[in-house]
Amino acid sequence: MKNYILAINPGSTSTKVALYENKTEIVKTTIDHSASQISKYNKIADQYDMRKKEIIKFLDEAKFDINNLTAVVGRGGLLPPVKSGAYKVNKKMVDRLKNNPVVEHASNLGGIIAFDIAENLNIPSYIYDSVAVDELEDVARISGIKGIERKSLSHALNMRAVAIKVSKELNKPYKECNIITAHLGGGITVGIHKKGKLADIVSDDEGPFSPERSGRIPLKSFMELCYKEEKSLVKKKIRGKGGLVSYLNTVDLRDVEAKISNGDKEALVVYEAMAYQISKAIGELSVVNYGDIDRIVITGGIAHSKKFTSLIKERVKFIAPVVIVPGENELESLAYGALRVLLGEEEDREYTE
Ligand SMILES: Nc1ncnc2c1ncn2[C@@H]1O[C@H](COP(=O)(O)OP(=O)(O)O)[C@@H](O)[C@H]1O
Ligand SMILES: CCCC(=O)OP(=O)(O)O
Repeated sequence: MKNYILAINPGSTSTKVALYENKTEIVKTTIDHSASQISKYNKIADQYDMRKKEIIKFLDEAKFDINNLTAVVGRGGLLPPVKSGAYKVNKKMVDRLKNNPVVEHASNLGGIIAFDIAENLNIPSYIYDSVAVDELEDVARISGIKGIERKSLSHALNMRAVAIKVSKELNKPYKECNIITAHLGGGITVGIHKKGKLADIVSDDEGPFSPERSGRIPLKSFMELCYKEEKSLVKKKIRGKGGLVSYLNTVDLRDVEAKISNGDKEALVVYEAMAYQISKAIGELSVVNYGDIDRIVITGGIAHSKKFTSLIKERVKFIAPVVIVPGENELESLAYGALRVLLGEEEDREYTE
């Protein structure tokens, strides 16, 4: 039986979208949204109509009759904590994502657009391995200030997909593996999968800086900054204008590597510091399972750089063998997840919050 699945992954400046016939990708694209197009909207959720139109245009251009779709799946957003796997999108979820998301984030649009397209066609829509997947152990939730709980907001979709892939290569069920994954993109999350559960994470809120995010910064200095500057500016400094871009004016690691080749000493130390901080996060998570780790996996766009991954590998290989899985397969992970549900191989959940 042919299942046609539309997978949607909204990012801050683009919407990645692909059409699958069962496991085969038929067509895929990245729709870029200019800064002027995006800046018209006060809230991320308000962009859904504009992005949906672009997706419909993409299907038209691919000469695909939308009425043939079997399901739509979107990258899941900033909901209250959810389990891993598939959730059917319902009105309650859409309302939460539109009107009261835990945090404003482009992925909130995934569920909203998927629902909107699917409802008109009377077919199901899903989110899969949302950024809000929360499998933290209780001990990992304590922050150090009563009333502030550590949150599990992460690149769960790609991290779980690569951890499952590596477990297959080990010929061991994911549920029996202990794997640390470092997703290195514009944002960074390092996570530990302990016997098939994302038991703890170190994200670019609390750990290493990333191309566009500050990561953990000294608390007292940060507190002073908060008193000195407006909230929106501080927010931009930690997400969007933090990390590599704050030091070197680029979010592109390839630019940084070019600067280093041209003898730029500051670029070199910042580059090494990013690898150093990522390695520290991996070390930190290795103790979650008392050092018993099957593999460390480095993934995301940055994992294309052998020069960069080597810096990390040298520091962490004493913990476990290091595997490099460059890039991310988020669209494929979304589509395959939805397909497993359609084929009855996996159950979807009902969102009730
Ligand atoms: N071949 C490469 N060598 C070094 N860095 C790369 C390469 N390809 C992509 N990157 C870097 O990966 C980062 C983006 O990763 P990506 O996973 O695409 O992030 P996102 O999906 O968050 O935009 C950028 O810093 C980019 O420069
Ligand atoms: C909110 C955690 C996931 C995340 O930061 O995703 P992006 O890097 O895609 O913004």
